[in-house]
Amino acid sequence: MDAEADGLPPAPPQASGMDLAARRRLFISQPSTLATRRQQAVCVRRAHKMYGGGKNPNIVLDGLNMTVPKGAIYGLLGASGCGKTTLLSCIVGRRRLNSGEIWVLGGRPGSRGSGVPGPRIGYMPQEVALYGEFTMRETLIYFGLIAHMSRSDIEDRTEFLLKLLNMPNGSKFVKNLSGGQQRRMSLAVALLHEPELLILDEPTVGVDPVLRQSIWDHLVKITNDSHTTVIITTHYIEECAQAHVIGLLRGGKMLAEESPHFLRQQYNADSLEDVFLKLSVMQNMGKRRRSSIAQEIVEQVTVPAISNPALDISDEQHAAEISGEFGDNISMSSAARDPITTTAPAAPPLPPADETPTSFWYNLQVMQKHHLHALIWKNFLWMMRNVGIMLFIVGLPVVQILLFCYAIGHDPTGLKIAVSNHEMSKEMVEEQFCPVARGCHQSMLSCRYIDMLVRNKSMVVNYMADDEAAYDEVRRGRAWAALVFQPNYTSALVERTEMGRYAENDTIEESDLGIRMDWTNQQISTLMYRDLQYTFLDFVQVILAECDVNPKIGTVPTDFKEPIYGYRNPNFTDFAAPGVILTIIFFLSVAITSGAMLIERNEGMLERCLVAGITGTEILLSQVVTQFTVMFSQTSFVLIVSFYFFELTLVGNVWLVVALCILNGLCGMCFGFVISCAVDTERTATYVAMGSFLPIVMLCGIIWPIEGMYPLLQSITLFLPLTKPTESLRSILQRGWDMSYPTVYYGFISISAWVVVFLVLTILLIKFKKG
Ligand SMILES: Nc1ncnc2c1ncn2[C@@H]1O[C@H](COP(=O)(O)OP(=O)(O)OP(=O)(O)O)[C@@H](O)[C@H]1O
Repeated sequence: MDAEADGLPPAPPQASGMDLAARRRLFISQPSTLATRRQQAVCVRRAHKMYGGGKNPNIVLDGLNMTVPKGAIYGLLGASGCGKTTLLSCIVGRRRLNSGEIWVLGGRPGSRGSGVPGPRIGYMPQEVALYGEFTMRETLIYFGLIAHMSRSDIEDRTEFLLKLLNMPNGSKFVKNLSGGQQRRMSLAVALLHEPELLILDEPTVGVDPVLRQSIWDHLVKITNDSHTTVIITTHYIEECAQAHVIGLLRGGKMLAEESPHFLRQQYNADSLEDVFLKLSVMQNMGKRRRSSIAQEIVEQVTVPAISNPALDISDEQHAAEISGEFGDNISMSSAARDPITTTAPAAPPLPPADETPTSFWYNLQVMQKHHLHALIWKNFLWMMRNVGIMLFIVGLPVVQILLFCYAIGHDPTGLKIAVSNHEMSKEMVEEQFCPVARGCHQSMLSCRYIDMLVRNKSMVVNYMADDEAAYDEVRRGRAWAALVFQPNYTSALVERTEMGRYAENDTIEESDLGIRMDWTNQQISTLMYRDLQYTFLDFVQVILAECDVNPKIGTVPTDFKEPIYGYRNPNFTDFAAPGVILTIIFFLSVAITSGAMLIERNEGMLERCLVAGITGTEILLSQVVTQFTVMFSQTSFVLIVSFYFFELTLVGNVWLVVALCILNGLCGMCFGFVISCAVDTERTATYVAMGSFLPIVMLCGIIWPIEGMYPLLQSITLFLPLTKPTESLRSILQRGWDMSYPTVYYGFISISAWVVVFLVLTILLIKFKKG
């Protein structure tokens, strides 16, 4: 026996084997429903939103429906933490629902051409979200420019709003305003451009009752006069009595969405607090089951009249939906005040919202001139207001390069040696006097050699009574080396030179200068070793020359001719300078940009600007423009100090040096953007910047040649941002190479690639980072 014959309803489509595509078509919203949704100022359907995931998700919105008719004041009420701010940020397009549908002013938030986020909305977030360093007027100018208002309009509105909100003189700095005044200032920003939809998150906190009333009067006036729609959240439930509609939000659902007057009547309550209490108790007891509620509503509910004529829609086709928690199947004409139950089957889950365009090129196309103008104006104003910080930022690299040039790479001087010279008499040792004979004299040659050490290498000599005393000086850390000359050192040395291969072994032994050193300090001991050797060669050559013998006899038989590149006596400063210059520019750029973006984010300004229609790409570009000027000044100062004042080696083209340094600064800026977008606090940003500093300095061949690194590191280091540019800069500075050399252009290619990588990462983070 079949179901119909049995008087049973027909089998559901699933049961009849309907294919998936056909079933899905059922879920597509019908045009008439869509049209009515789009007529509302805001329409939210089956909104689900949760934070976190896994086993313990925090479900904030749980199938919530909300309808805000155009021209109404909608009071959104709910306990702290119930999800009001989350709902508002989904409405303004700053957060996305996990599922469900939102229509704002006829479009989907964030979709092309919807104007949301954008100037159609005025948003006052819960936090103050204003720049403390700006005056009230400057704040309003900034947001007026973002909204593309003319200067005269901005001025007129500024006068009006300051008066309306009873604010002090507009030239006062925001940071000097009281907490309540700052919130009023924040409200003024939202009201400034007379948006179609005002979203105010607790605008009356900290405002005295008289002013609170005048704010409400103004809201009522703008909804009447210009059909502005207002959504307002507040903790003062009773002040919502003045709203046209209130929505009571609890447990992720709307408990009710009606006029305050109707709610009080319906629940036989003296106050809205009572209504909320009753509804909450009922929700807790689970009495309000969906079916019974629907029944109850169909029987009893009549939609209250909304005083605003804009809401008075008499035509069925334009009927406003006031849905409460009941979805689309219950729709009421506010004019007829009769409930109309649609005959459509229970609405299925809604299809996913339209994808919003997120590509880089889309963002570039939609960049607006007036946004960039406002942002760049604001960035420079911020710099002017923080002159101390800016001077510090620009001056810091100069100090750093000065420190480098003065502190690094110079040969140590005043190194102490202890000498036990058996050619000297006891008196000579006591008087610390070693007689030096000049010319072709072969007497007391030990004194002559030591004299050269003192004069040419600035060594400090201490003559000791015997060998052990000299060694003891080294053991006690009072000298770096102990030198021992045998009693007949001079004659043995002369004999060794003259006899050559026929010299006796004893003669050779006696002519040796015995040296014991403290080798613990690699730099000092290497330099001392070098100086003792080189000075000896010089000493022999001088004597040979004075005795009319070819000085070459006294040298090692190698002939170091004129260098192809560099100088005979290379110094560490020239080796380290390219890397150090690039590191200073890179990391200061990281610091300034990560700081600038984080200030913006942490003061809540970023959120506010994004809701005003500014895109992440515009913010990024404006920061690139402003921070570039800072970085350019830093780079210029560093180069001037290094090459003009300290005359570090610069053989190649100076413009190549400038170009590479600026590209490197740009790369640092972009890395700073990545950090500021990836982390949430300045402290974490500092850790990341510091954490990346040392590896880059150690691995990029700045302080030690890459050829000396562990083989695996050698391959890794090639992919780091400063490795190739350092090699490139070194070759330009010291070899004078140009762009025809691969070493040079690899540096440019590498740094440019990093700029692109960091920029793309930043844009992706701005676009997709949660929260
Ligand atoms: N970014 C976030 N990540 C994780 N959880 C969040 C986030 N933002 C909000 N929440 C959580 O979502 C819930 C709702 O927060 P929301 O700020 O929307 O509440 P609210 O009703 O505006 O509260 P209040 O009136 O105190 O401002 C809270 O439990 C909160 O802890």
